[in-house]
Order: sequence, then C-alpha cells, then structure tokens
Amino acid sequence: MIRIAIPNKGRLHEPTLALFKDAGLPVYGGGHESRQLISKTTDPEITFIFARAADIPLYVEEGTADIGITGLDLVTERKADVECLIDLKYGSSRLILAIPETSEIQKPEELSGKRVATEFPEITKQYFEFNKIKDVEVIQVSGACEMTPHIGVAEAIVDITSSGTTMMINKLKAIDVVFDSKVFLIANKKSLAAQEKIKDVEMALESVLLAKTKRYIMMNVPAASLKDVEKVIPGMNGPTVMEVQGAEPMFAVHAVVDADTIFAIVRKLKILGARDILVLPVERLIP
Ligand SMILES: Nc1ncnc2c1ncn2[C@@H]1O[C@H](COP(=O)(O)OP(=O)(O)OP(=O)(O)O)[C@@H](O)[C@H]1O
Ligand SMILES: O=P(O)(O)OC[C@H]1O[C@H](OP(=O)(O)OP(=O)(O)O)[C@H](O)[C@@H]1O
Ligand SMILES: [Mg+2]
Repeated sequence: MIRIAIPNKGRLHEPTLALFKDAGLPVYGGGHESRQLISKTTDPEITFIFARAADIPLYVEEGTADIGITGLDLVTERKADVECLIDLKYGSSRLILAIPETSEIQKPEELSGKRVATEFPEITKQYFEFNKIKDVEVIQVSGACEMTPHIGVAEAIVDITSSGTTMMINKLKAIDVVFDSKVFLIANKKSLAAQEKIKDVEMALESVLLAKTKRYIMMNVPAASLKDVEKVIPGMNGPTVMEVQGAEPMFAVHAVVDADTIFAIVRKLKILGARDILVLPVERLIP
C-alpha cells in the first residue's frame, strides 16, 4: 500500500490530475472543491492524499506520504531530505531577485544593509550567503510579495515568476536568478527502498512523459518508393512494413517518431510518394 501526496489546489493541481489520468491512475474525486482529503484510484494498493504543494516535501520526508508531487523550490525551502525521481516537465518557474524599475540599485551586491521580502526566506538567505553579500535583512511574507518594495517594506524581493506578467505589471525588474525550479516526483527514502509499487508508478508516469515527445505515423507507400521512405522514418526499431492487398504494389508503413520531427518528415514523405499519411498521438510508451 502506498500513499501519493498531490497538490489539492494551486497551479500544480490540474496538471497533476491530468498526468495521473494519462498514466492510467485516475484520481477518483477529491480536490479542494469537494473538500475531500483522500482519494482512490484503479489500483487498490494506491491512495492519493491532497495537500498544499508547500507541505508535500515535509509529508514525504516524514513518510506520511511515500511519494509526492511538488516544486523543487518548495523542497529546497523546507530543506526536505527526499529523493527526487522524475522531472515532470510542467510547473517550471524561477525565483528572481527583483527591484523597482525606478530603483538606483543595479547589482545584487548593493543590497548589503538593505531589506529583501520573500515567501522563500531559506533559499534567499542561502543565495546571499553563497554570493557573500552580507547584512541583508530577509523579511518573510506569505503572498503578494511584488507590492512590498512599493509600500516601503523592502528594497527588493525574491519571488516566483513564470510568464513574467506580475513583475511587469508591478514595475519590477529582475537583477538575478536565485533558483530554477522544476516540478518533480519525490519519494521518501525508506519507502523507495521498501515499496516496489513506487517503481510501477514511476514507470507509468515516465511512459506518459516519453509518449508526449513521440507521434505514431502511418501511411501507404508505393513499392517503388519504399526504400526512400524507410530512410526518412527510421522509427524506434525500424518502421513496420506490411504489404497491402490492392491493385498496385503498395505497402503500409507504421513508425513511432520524435514529435518535433513530424513537420519536416511529413513533407519529405509526401514528396517521396507516400499517401494517406496519418499522424496520431501516443498515450504511453514503455521502451
Ligand atoms: N507562476 C507561478 N506562480 C506560483 N507558483 C508557480 C508558478 N509556476 C510554477 N509554480 C510552482 O508551483 C508551486 C507552488 O504551488 P502552489 O499551489 O503554492 O501555487 P499557487 O498557484 O501560487 O497557490 P496559491 O494560489 O495558494 O498561491 C511551486 O513549486 C512553484 O514553483
Ligand atoms: O510570472 P507570472 O506568471 O505572473 O506568475 C508569478 C506570480 O504568481 C504567483 O503569485 P500567486 O498568483 O500565486 O499569488 P500569491 O503571491 O498570493 O501566491 C507568484 O507569487 C507571482 O506573484
Ligand atoms: Mg502563490
């Protein structure tokens, strides 16, 4: 039996539910709207528990949850001793050191003796220590951080940015990147060694992530073009080629190819004589 901690709301909630659905482990009910705290899935040995993204590092470190999904910024801020298993490729963000556009400060070193407001005091202190910038007063706030330099609370902030819109609207400019954050599947160290089921979940999630980078391509190819077409689509172990029973000598060619090559490949195939080309998404791919 394993417990998986997933964000109950916020930016990571929806993409996490979508990922588990695609992996064949749909979360039945739950989420902040239903106020449900625990949820089941297709596998009776797996339970989901809903928690704030910021608390998940702690729950996984303590073993309340065996595995969980959250951002590396929150793992680092909580100094959680957990295993980071898979980069899930959504919810990336950066912690930025920023000052008002009108500020006279130009470089991080000039913040010595000044105040910096943040939701991430630990990472912020580590940053100034690492860069040997002394006497910076770190002020912890729990949201709306961008406002603090404009109301005299601090001279600078360290805050999350992804699209950059909030920084722009609040007339702030970045002077350094403090932390590059990605969303990870994290695991309790003891659970990882003891629970085989974690490997199954890891494989299921990895298969979804890999599938997103691939496309399944199918086409009919006249016999005379087959050799040339095979060169264009190598596939994972070479394309699958099947003879088509028809009036003219024809083959059906199927292959799994990298998604970012599709645009170029389709055009080449058409020029080489391929017909009836179909491109399909791949749901899961287990190499
Ligand atoms: N634009 C963003 N703003 C905030 N967090 C983001 C953003 N993009 C990615 N994240 C990541 O999401 C995690 C924060 O999740 P959380 O649920 O606290 O977000 P939230 O949407 O800001 O929630 P809340 O509405 O309670 O502030 C962090 O790991 C953070 O790096
Ligand atoms: O670069 P952007 O795409 O604009 O996103 C960044 C903003 O989003 C987050 O705030 P949130 O909406 O979570 O409010 P909060 O500060 O109250 O947590 C974060 O603290 C920034 O303010
Ligand atoms: Mg927030």
